[in-house]
Amino acid sequence: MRIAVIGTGYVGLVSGACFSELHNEVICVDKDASKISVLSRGEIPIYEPGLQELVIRNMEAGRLAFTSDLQSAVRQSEAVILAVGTPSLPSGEANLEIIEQAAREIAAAMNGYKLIMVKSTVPVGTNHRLQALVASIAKFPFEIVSVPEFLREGSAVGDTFHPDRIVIGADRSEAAEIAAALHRSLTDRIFVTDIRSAEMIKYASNAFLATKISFINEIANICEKVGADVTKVAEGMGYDRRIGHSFLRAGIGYGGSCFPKDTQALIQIAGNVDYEFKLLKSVVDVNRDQRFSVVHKLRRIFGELEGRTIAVWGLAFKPNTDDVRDTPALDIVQALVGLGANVRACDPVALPNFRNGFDHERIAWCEDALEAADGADAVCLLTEWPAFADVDLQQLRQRMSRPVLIDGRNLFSAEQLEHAGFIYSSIGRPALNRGTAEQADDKPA
Ligand SMILES: NC(=O)C1=CN([C@@H]2O[C@H](COP(=O)(O)OP(=O)(O)OC[C@H]3O[C@@H](n4cnc5c(N)ncnc54)[C@H](O)[C@@H]3O)[C@@H](O)[C@H]2O)C=CC1
Ligand SMILES: O=C(O)[C@H]1O[C@H](OP(=O)(O)OP(=O)(O)OC[C@H]2O[C@@H](n3ccc(=O)[nH]c3=O)[C@H](O)[C@@H]2O)[C@H](O)[C@@H](O)[C@@H]1O
Repeated sequence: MRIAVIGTGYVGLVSGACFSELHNEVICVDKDASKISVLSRGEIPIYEPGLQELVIRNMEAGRLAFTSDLQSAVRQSEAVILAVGTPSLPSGEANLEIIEQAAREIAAAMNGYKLIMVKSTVPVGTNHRLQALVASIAKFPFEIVSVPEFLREGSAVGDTFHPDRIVIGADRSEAAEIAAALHRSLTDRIFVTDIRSAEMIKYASNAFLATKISFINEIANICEKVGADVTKVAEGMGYDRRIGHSFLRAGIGYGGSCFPKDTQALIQIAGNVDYEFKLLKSVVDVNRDQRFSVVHKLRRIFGELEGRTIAVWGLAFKPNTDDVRDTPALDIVQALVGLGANVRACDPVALPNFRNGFDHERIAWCEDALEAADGADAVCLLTEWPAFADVDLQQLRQRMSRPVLIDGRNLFSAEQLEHAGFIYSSIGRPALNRGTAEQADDKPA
């Protein structure tokens, strides 16, 4: 099939590469000409493991191309995948201007029947509104199906080739069948439903996963007070197949371009029909508070943070990505700077993106974990990059002023750190030695 993919963010780029690998002819379109010139050289503007090899292989095979000419891409294609952004408005509601504009451009470009597959995450009812919008412009028949995307950043390629399920929302079974045929070699689990239910499945899935995270974070906070270990609690819970192990890692909460945006949008979707989504509002509140747990732990040890030097390990919202959209690290670094601390920050790939969004004279940008730890009173680990787990603890201790490590992602074990002479605090796990200001000051490295 000949496919035009509109938008080369994570979803557009990974879908385009995947469908070309499945021997379709794909043209990816972006209105950002600089992105297109980077992509046309076989370079990838985002850090996503495995994506560059996939893109280059399919470009070389002549199945994948990039352009900023939407009209010609749509004209050459039978199907169009819409994968542009749907960011939040200040109210939390999804901003649909970008997708509506893209739909208008597709409608104006049409030269015959097109199947439009919408992968962007859109509020319930949006696909029907897009249908009316395209119909008001297009001179040719078309159909819109909702095909929500469930990939995760950092494992986007694997998730796309091995999806848990494909959801297709369609008004007509013939349109659903064309979309299903395109995905059939990826999985047998293709769930076809109506458009509104498909739109809701996407929001409900993200909201449910966010709920699991806030739930386990609250359990972690209670574990700290009652002397239980949340990693053991989550493991023990997860053996119940009705609960499962996934998304029960306690930490500093969720971030990224989707959970924060989509939970807010679902609260608004409910609010628009006079329903107060109380549970999800609490999930969001818990997540906001959880980000500051590492700051509270530092203050419990040091009291005031003014003049203290804090190393921050990890700026991306999760490992294996350079995405810093709504990363917990931003709130935490801003809080530390606001409290008068000097910050020494590092991240294996996300530092330039983070620094573009926030800089301050009291932040030193460092090459790696040990450089960030130089002369620090404490290390705060915010992203569980595997490289951080491999740091030599004796070298680390020697380079720090005080051997304090606050582990916001439970990457290390208390035994390991305390054996190496650290005052160690993690999320929801008992510390053998909680540490106080005096101990930290008495215990220079
Ligand atoms: N990032 C992720 O991991 C996932 C995102 N989603 C959803 O997918 C959608 C896209 O998200 P991302 O891939 O992160 O996108 P993004 O926001 O990073 O990129 C979208 C791209 O679309 C381009 N664009 C906008 N209007 C255009 C137009 N009229 N013509 C051509 N190009 C245009 C922009 O220049 C931009 O490069 C959102 O609705 C998001 O919620 C869903 C699942 C996973
Ligand atoms: O709609 C989207 O964009 C995507 O949002 C998430 O994917 P993503 O945000 O890329 O990454 P996740 O692995 O879900 O992690 C999200 C956040 O939750 C945090 N998290 C995750 C799992 C966990 O147990 N604990 C936890 O704190 C991560 O650190 C990260 O900050 C969903 O997992 C995808 O299915 C969905 O397609």
